[in-house]
Amino acid sequence: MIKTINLKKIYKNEEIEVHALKGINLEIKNGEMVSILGPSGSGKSTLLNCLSGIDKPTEGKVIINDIDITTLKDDDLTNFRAKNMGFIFQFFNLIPVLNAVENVELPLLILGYDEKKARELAEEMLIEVGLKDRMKSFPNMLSGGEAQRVSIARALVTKPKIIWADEPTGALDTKTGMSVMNLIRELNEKNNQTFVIVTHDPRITEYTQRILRMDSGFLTEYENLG
Ligand SMILES: Nc1ncnc2c1ncn2[C@@H]1O[C@H](COP(=O)(O)OP(=O)(O)OP(=O)(O)O)[C@@H](O)[C@H]1O
Repeated sequence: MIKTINLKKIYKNEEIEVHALKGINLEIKNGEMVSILGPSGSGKSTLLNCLSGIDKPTEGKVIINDIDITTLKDDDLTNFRAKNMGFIFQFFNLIPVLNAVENVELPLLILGYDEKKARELAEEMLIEVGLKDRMKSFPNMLSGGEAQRVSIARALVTKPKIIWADEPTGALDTKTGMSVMNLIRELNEKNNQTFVIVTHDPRITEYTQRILRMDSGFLTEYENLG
């Protein structure tokens, strides 16, 4: 379970204060696939960054499976994230000098898996996302849809409980974007992992079980858990 209590984020610089999150209370069940929808500047990325521990909220709690991650020390938080979370980004964030299988095995090597096991799991994961024939391709040789599949494989290879995705189809054409969303939904149904997807595109929400709608730092639409 992911839960926030009165989550607030204020960005301050010399001249202005931006109240990006104005007291967010939400719950997301394990295994759920939800979208966070809202216009540009409404606070979606800020919310995702606070939920995933990339950024610290100014006030409030983020509780993930009974742990308030806002109280963890940096090292413990890094560890917690590596073990429990995967990330999918709009522009894939693949490492250009590594080929597909090397990109996917990297998180496993960081977690201390031996090289043979890491390679085996990375290959299995690339097969699962339909890229059996692209194992040795470098990112600049891949289409946008293929690159996003590699980044999905990289996010999922450690079997994290939660996968955060920030505009995962934002850099893809409509057809490729929909096929990436179909893949994400398939993986969600198969592995019972939680997916939280930030988007400004209402079509993406059709793939998710629940919509959390943001506007001006508030959660304006929030269907309660059944
Ligand atoms: N590092 C920062 N410093 C100051 N203000 C920021 C910072 N990051 C975001 N903001 C402001 O906080 C508000 C929320 O931004 P955020 O990026 O969370 O919105 P968003 O809904 O994800 O937008 P988009 O869809 O355009 O990515 C905006 O007004 C933005 O200008």
